[in-house]
Amino acid sequence: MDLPRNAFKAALIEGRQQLGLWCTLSSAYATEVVAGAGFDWLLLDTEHSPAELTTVLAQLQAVSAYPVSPVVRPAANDAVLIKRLLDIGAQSLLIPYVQNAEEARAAVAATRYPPDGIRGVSALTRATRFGRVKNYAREAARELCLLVQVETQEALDQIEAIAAVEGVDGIFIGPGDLAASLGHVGDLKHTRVVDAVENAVSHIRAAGKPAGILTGDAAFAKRCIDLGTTFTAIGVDAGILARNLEQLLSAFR
Ligand SMILES: O=C(O)C(=O)C[C@H](O)[C@@H](O)CO
Repeated sequence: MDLPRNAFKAALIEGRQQLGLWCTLSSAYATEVVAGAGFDWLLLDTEHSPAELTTVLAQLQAVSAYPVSPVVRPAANDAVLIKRLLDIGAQSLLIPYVQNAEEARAAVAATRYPPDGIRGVSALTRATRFGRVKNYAREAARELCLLVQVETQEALDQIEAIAAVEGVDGIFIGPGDLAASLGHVGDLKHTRVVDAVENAVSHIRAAGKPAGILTGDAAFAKRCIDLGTTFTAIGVDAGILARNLEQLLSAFR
């Protein structure tokens, strides 16, 4: 069989807006519920969620029946975590806390087989469909999408250098950690935070890479899209569930 095509990567290359949902509920069943909602991509988070490798495997299997692209966030920029996620079939990864070009290069190397990188080889993984994908080792990189996350002032200062790293397919701004780095933890609406996010989107676009963001504020999401974000996550499953449950109950109490 042929290497599965990465529709999310193709959309980013073509500049087609991808609306996403952050998934932290860490359940294949919950992920299947949201997979049919019509989003373009789902972020399966393992950095700030209890999801383990087997959870992500079940989530990937659950979404495979739906026209939505999974993007998996490892808990850290770690070659072993990245290898294991690639082996279970993740083709798009969002690497948290990338501070400079060197760390971006390390992330890229973790996704490539030698001589281009350091990914360990196994021919019998879900990624290779258990040995059925023709020429997997030689072709895998073509359909991998590597997104790196900038979330500190130091990283913002390095956007051009990070964007220039070959193999980086997009740059995501983490507004929560960025706010903390700027001294405004929890205050995502602070003007310094909003300005920093907006400037970062413009810099990423000027550097020729797709830009991404997560915000549950619909007006700000639209503003980011206007500024040029191509992969825009507009909510978090746990937050949507919690707030809607509270709203439902408040109509009766
Ligand atoms: O810094 C951020 O913002 C992010 O990285 C996204 C958060 O981690 C996400 O978990 C918000 O719920």
